[in-house]
Amino acid sequence: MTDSIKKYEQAHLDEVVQKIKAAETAAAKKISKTEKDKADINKNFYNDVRLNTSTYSGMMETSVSIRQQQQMLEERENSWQHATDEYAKLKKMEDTPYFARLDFEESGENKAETIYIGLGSFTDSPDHYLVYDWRAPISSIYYDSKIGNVTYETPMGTQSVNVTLKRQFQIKNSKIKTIFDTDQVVGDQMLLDNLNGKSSTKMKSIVTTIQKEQNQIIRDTSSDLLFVQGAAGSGKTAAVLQRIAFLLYRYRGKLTSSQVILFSPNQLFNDYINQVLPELGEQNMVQMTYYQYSSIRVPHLKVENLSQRFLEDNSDDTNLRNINTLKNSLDFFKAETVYANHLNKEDMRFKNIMFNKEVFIPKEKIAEIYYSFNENYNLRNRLSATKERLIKMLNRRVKAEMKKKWVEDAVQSLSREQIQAVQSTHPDEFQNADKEFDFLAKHIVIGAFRRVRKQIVHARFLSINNQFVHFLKSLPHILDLAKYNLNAADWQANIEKTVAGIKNGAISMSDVSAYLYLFDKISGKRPKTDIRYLFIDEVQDYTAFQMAFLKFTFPRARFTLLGDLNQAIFTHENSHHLLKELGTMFNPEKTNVVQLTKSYRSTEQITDFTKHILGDGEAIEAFAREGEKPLVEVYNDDAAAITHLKDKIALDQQKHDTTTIICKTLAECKTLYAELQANNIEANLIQTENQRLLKGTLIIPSYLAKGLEFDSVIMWDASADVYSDESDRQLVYTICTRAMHELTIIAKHAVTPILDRVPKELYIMK
Ligand SMILES: Nc1ncnc2c1ncn2[C@@H]1O[C@H](COP(=O)(O)OP(=O)(O)OP(=O)(O)O)[C@@H](O)[C@H]1O
Repeated sequence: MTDSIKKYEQAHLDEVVQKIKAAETAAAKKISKTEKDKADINKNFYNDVRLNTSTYSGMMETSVSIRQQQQMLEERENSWQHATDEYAKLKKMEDTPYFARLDFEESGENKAETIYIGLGSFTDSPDHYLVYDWRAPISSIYYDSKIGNVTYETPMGTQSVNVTLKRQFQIKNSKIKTIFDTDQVVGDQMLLDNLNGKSSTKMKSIVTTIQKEQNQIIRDTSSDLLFVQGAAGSGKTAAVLQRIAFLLYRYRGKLTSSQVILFSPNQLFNDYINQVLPELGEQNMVQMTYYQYSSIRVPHLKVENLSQRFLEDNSDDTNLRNINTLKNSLDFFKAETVYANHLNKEDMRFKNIMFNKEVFIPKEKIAEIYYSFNENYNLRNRLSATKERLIKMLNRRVKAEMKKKWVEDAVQSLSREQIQAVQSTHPDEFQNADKEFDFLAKHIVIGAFRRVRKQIVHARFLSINNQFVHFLKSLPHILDLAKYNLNAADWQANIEKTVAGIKNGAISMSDVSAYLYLFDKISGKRPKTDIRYLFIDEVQDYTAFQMAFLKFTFPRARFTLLGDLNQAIFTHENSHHLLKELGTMFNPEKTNVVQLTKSYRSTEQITDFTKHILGDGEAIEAFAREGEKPLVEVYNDDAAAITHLKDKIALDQQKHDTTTIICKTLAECKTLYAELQANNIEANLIQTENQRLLKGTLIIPSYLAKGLEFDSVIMWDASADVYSDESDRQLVYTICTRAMHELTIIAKHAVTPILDRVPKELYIMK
């Protein structure tokens, strides 16, 4: 890049920064002015308000005048907020106002235009843009196209332009560090610079180097289902966060962050990504794990956590695996829907409504009422009609109850103050003592019936536990168990296990969705129609049942699902059916399946190694970033393995790399942690997803490392007897693909046969 260009661009940058600073000064003035106005209004409140409460019109006037003062305060408050936000935005911009420049001519016009692109837009007068937001329609050229004639989409339709220059900048503290002119889509040099950086406990924004295929995901506005299948490290998570920011910008005024929900694989991951969006200037959306979502909804039951689920899914019990395959399937969801619909005719389970430890309305009576409505009723209005009838029954019972002995006793024991308080609610004098007694008795009965009323209003007479068990028992009549290699006895045994669990206040992950779905169906819970966009990261670990349930719960949401079918550590091979099953849930014309094959996280050497762990046919392309070949080390005794581990950690520390040791299970992590402590090696053990990712050496179980990345990864105890089975292949792949710069695999006696597929020249064996 010639000096004159650099000089020219720095002068332009200086000019923009100057204008940003001028805007900052204006915003700061506005902030102090509105602050002063607010203080004045508060100070003069009682001087300015005309207080007159002696006449009706005086009171009206007073209230109007108070309202006016309040409105003035609110207006100042809004302007203050606006100016403060503006000021914060400008402050952020001042450091790095933009990262790219585009020169182009609009078709048919001979006028050359130059625009600069940054994290947000900046104008010095209305419609005079000094910087365009990266999400503006015109900015997509920067991500999508090379030099020459290109088209881009706008809300008004397709536009064409002739691009004559694409320039990228690296700017820090308002100074240009580097400039690249590129005829490429997004120059590799800038990407390489970004990827060479060290890992951090927080994910970074990729705005400046979004790749063309990622941009298509980010800017998709037409699909109901956008399914992104992407290799490990291909930027699925990074792209989806940019997509959220894009959608909030594109539909600003119509879409707010509270209408967006992101399901993430675990809470550690939530913590990892929570700085990406604020960095983009967006408020965070609702973000949770499926476990959190289901746990909140069944506070009386403890839902199986990640660690328990991992152990169960990886157990050798084929019967249990078959049961889970069935419970996780779309067939099971459909069977439950059939079952729920049939409850419109019969088999609804009820509990007695109790009062003072006695049956007040027997369950048989409730059933009679419930089924007295004609067949046009659905479960929701059948339930509300039943509630209405029960409330009427309750009201009719007040008179009869007033005659009971306990009521007489209660009236007798009322204190003088209590009697006076009740009487004061009666407008006239009582005609006689009987009338007075009736009034007090009625008051007492209605008070006591409040508990019954609550049981009715909250539908506590439904018996979700019994109903769920009844559904499980009915299943063999709805669905052919043999299709899942199960027989009636297997199924019965599993029902008993579920019942025992619920009695102990626990429920498995595979049962909880079915339990909630049935509950929602029978209680007629309204779906959540306010959520417009739903995102799921690591969707390969979701079951078809969960997906169908989410679709039922969020019927108006557009779904963006990201995953890697090769990293299914819970659903294993079944994950490959997920896409097929999803295909039946969404309109195929509004479904877009995008594949990302280029992996950005790891060095070329690591990506070449990891892709061979999978089948040969996997189309995974490495990004050309050089590093060492992965190391595979096999030791015959534990002490030697630990000594080597110690050396490796020390070496990484010298290079300022963070080392993360990934073991298969939590139990193995704990054993290793104890051994490291005994050898005076400092490390942080991540045991649960509620912890934070700390700097320094980490030890983490495989299922919690999902979605994360680290400078140097050590796969600990990759021995043949720990990863013995074909079913561990996806897990090994997931672990190894967490490494950005270095990968070391340590085994005892013999390394897992899962690595047999990897050509010897792709790693160093020690
Ligand atoms: N366009 C890009 N520019 C800069 N960095 C990128 C880009 N795309 C991806 N990356 C980086 O590559 C790494 C992997 O990205 P990300 O975690 O989004 O991948 P993923 O597909 O979700 O991976 P996994 O499925 O393994 O969890 C991150 O460090 C991300 O910042």
